[in-house]
Amino acid sequence: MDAEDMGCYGLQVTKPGLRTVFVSAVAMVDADGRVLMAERPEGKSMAGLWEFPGGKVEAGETPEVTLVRELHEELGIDITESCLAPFTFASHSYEDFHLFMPLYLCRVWKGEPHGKEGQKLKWVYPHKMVDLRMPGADVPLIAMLRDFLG
Ligand SMILES: Nc1nc2c([nH]c(=O)n2[C@H]2C[C@H](O)[C@@H](COP(=O)(O)OP(=O)(O)OP(=O)(O)O)O2)c(=O)[nH]1
Repeated sequence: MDAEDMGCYGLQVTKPGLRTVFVSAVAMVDADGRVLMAERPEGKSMAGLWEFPGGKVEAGETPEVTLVRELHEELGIDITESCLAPFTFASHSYEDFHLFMPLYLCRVWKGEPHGKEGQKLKWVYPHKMVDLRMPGADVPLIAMLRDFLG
């Protein structure tokens, strides 16, 4: 079977030379099956869009280490690497970079998440996520969360 048989019509979606940015993100799931979403603050790219907590993977970090650091810095909570279950990933071309973003699931953490950098937070049922404005990369992840969490 070739690519065309599989519904891939040779469309070039990735611009040559686009740099790939490696970001690690997490769907934190509460006891009701809701997922924690954070609003990107004013002054940042994609301000006002709702995203999964996380951030860029820095040199020398694994994506799990990035999340332990980011959740502490951004939300004031502590997680352990062993509570991060790999779930899916986004691979998406924006105008000026390509995003590669593993998404983990986490159900256990210590502390009460709060927006330490002033960002708004909300707990959202996966079937309600379509009502949120989210970055383009995140849109395909919604259906996967809905299938998995209901
Ligand atoms: N944390 C997170 N970032 C996401 C998601 N979806 C998505 O496209 N991104 C993008 C937005 C940013 O370009 C990048 C994450 O960068 P960051 O949060 O560490 O840093 P930043 O806002 O300062 O990034 P930037 O202004 O330099 O773009 O990934 C998501 O669900 N969660």
